[in-house]
Amino acid sequence: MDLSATPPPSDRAAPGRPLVEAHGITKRFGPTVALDDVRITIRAGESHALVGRNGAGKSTLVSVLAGLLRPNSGTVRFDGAPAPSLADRGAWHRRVACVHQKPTIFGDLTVAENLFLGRYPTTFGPVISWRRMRRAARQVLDEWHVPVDVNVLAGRLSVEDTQLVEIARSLSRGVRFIALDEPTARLDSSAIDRLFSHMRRLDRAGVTFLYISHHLEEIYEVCQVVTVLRDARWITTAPVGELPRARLIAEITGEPAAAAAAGSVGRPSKADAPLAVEVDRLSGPSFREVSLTVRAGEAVGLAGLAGSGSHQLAEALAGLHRPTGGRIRILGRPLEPGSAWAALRAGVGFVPRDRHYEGLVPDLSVAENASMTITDRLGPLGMITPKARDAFARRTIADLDIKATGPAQPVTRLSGGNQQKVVLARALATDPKVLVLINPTAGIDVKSRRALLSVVDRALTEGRAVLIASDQLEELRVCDRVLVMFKGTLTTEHAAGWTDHEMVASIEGVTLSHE
Ligand SMILES: Nc1ncnc2c1ncn2[C@@H]1O[C@H](COP(=O)(O)OP(=O)(O)OP(=O)(O)O)[C@@H](O)[C@H]1O
Repeated sequence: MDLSATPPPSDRAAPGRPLVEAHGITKRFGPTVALDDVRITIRAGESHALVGRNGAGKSTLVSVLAGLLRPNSGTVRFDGAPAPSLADRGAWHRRVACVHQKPTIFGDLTVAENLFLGRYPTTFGPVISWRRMRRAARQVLDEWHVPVDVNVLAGRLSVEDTQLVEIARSLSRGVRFIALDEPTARLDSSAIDRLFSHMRRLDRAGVTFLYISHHLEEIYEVCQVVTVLRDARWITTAPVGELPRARLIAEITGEPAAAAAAGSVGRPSKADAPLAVEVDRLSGPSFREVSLTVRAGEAVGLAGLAGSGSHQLAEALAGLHRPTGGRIRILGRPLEPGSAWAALRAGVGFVPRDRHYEGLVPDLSVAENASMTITDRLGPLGMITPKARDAFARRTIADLDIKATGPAQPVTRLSGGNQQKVVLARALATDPKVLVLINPTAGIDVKSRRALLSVVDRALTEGRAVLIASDQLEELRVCDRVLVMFKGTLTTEHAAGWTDHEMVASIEGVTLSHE
C-alpha cells in the first residue's frame, strides 16, 4: 500500500480545465424538487462558491457531485470522463471528498486510525503495523500543516481540528476536489482565519474547492468564482470580482438589493426598564466571577472566541450547566442552577449552539419539534391535539418562512438552515421573557438572517430581554451593548456604534492604541 502523502502528478488536472462538470441535474424527493435542471462547472485549482437561500438545493447538489445521491436525470463528469457508478465507492472516494458540518470521523478511534481507516498498513501478511501507521499519519499531517497529535482520540478534537483531519484524510487518498459544506458555521473568527490560510495553501498546491457558506464576505475572501442557486434552479455563475455584493444578494433572493440589516442604533434607552437577568459573580469550568445584567427590552451581546467562556455562560443561563459559584436571577427570582426545566419555567427561551446535537429530535416532525416546549398549552391536561399542534406549526412555518412541505415533514428532511429556524421557533414558542441565543443565525441564508434578526427586534419591542452569545458582527450589531469575554472573564463593554475593528480587536484580546 502506498502511504505517501503526495499523489502522483498524473492525478492532478491541469489548472483551468473543467475538473467537475454537472449538466441537467434534476433531483426530486417525493413531491419536493430539490434540483431542477441545474448545471455547474468547477475548474481545476479554483475555489468555487455555491450560494443560495436555505433549501435552494446546495447540499443536494454536493451530494450528487459526491456520488451520495443518484439524480433523477443529468450527468456528472470528472476531468472529462463520466462519473463512476454509485456502487463503486472507492472510485468516488478517490475523486471527491465532502466535509460536512456533521463530522464523518470516528470519535473513539485515534487520529491516525481515522486517517488510514480501511487501508491500514500491514507487515508480515495481515498484521497491522501500528508504528508504520502512526509514522505515516504524522507525515500526512505535517505535509498539510495540521498541528494535531496523531495518538489522541478523534472525539477529543476541536471542530476546527476535526475538519482539518477530514481534509488531510481526503488529501492523503489523492483527492484533489473537496466540497466544504458551511465549514465556518461552527468556527470562531480566529479558527476561520486559520481555515482560510489552509485553503489558500492548498489552493496553491492545486486543490480545488467547492465552498458553501451563507457569509458572503467569506466568498469574496477565499473564492474566485461563484454559482448561485435559487428555488432549485441554476441562476448564474460568475467570477466573484464581477458580481458586487448587492447584485449577488439580488441573485440569491430574486429581489432587488434590500436595505442594510437591522442595527441597534436609534433604539430608546432601557436604563429604567426592570432587570430581567442578573448574573452575580458567576463562575464555571470555563469562566470566573462574571457579573452582568440585561434589562427588559434590552439586547446584550456576549462576544468571545470559542475558548472565552461566553457560550458556557449562556448555557448556564439556560440551565445546561451547574455553575460552581455565584448566582443567577431571572425576573427577580433566583434560578435553580443546572436545570433546563427550571430555566424554561422561569421564562428563558434558548437557542443552543449546535442544532445537530442539542437542538432537534431528528425522528420527529417539524410540528413536534417546534411545539416540544409547549405541549401543555396546546390541549387540555397536557394532551396535545394534533389539530392545535398543526395550526401552531403552520403559523410558525409562515412566520419564520420555513421551507417545508408541511407540519408533518420530519426535521431531518429539512435543509440545515430551515432546521435552525425550527430550533428558534421552539425557543419562541414558550413566549419567553428572556431569550438566550448562541450564534442564532449560523447556517441561515442572507434574507432569512435579516428576518430572524428582525424577530429579535420584535421581541425587544415586546419587552423581552435578549442575550446573544456570538462573535458574528452582524448578530452583535443588533445589541444595545456588547460585553466581551476573553479567557473566561469579562474584559470590555462596547456601547452601540462600535466599529468592526474595535470589536474584532477586543474579541481577540488585542489592545488598540489610539494615537
Ligand atoms: N432526504 C430528503 N428528503 C426530502 N427532502 C429533502 C431531503 N434532503 C433535502 N430535501 C429538500 O430538498 C430541498 C433542498 O435542500 P438542501 O439541503 O439541498 O438545501 P440547501 O440549499 O443546502 O439549504 P441550507 O442552506 O439550509 O443548508 C429542501 O426543500 C429540503 O427540504
